[in-house]
Amino acid sequence: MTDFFKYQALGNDYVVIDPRSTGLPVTPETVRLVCDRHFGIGADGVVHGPLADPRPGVPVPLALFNSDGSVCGRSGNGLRMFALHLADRDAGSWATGEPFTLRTTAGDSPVRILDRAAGTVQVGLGRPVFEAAALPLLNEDGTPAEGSTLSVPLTVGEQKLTVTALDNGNPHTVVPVDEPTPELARDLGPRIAGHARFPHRTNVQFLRVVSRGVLEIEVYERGAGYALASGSSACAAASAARQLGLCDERVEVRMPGGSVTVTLAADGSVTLTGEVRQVATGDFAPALRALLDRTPEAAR
Ligand SMILES: N[C@H](CCC[C@H](N)C(=O)O)C(=O)O
Repeated sequence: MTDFFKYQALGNDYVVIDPRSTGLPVTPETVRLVCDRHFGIGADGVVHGPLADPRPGVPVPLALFNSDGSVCGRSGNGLRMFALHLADRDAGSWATGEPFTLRTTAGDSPVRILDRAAGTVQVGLGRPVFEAAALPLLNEDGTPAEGSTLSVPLTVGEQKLTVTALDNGNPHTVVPVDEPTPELARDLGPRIAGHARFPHRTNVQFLRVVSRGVLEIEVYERGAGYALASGSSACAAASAARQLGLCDERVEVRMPGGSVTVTLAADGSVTLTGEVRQVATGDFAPALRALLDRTPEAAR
């Protein structure tokens, strides 16, 4: 039995908890402790799955959590790491390079392992929605906003920004800037992520358009904070740039942890391709396992 399998995608790291190999109760409390970089394993999030026996041709259900214990509908990196985990654990069709489907609360996502040795994995995140109701987004007076979110005036403290907001299975706010920096992401990111106009919070990307083929972003993730990389964020920034006429249908998105390729089809659907690697597998020490088993939900 193995308690956990840790993966990373350009430094965005997740712990996979597989019910086939551990009976750990996965709750917001156990997720927070597992993700704690001092008292736990340390990660940006947890992938819990497969939640049903994987069968070829049948979508494989899983659950995704941010390190703060919140549930998220989609994670471009988390889904790709889980795809590699299935291939690492089973010699099924996942390992053959044939496309297969993962299912989360945000819907189905097609995945494909393009190069097992290089860890190159692709995921489809569908068509992003640039509508206020999808985020959801509120007006300054707290009433529900309506209509396009391609260009949204947003006041953050003394700053008046114009942002692009969208949903691609999770909410994103793209902020065009001259120079994305970690300092900017750590300072302004949380103030946008928790802004009153986003009742479900939002992931935040600070975007510089280097060319029509290259974007550069810094990311502050809802529920996980500053991130070296983020799959759905890279797709959100590329989708926003495309809608604003600033990039081509295939872009390299550069993040501090490395680069991914985002393809934007004519129908609006978005595909992410990049490297995923396993970091470690292991068991929780008895003292940690005792703590995990004693968290309030687990104790119920
Ligand atoms: N923090 C995000 C989920 C993780 C997204 C990111 N890790 C990715 O690769 O897409 C949210 O709460 O919507």
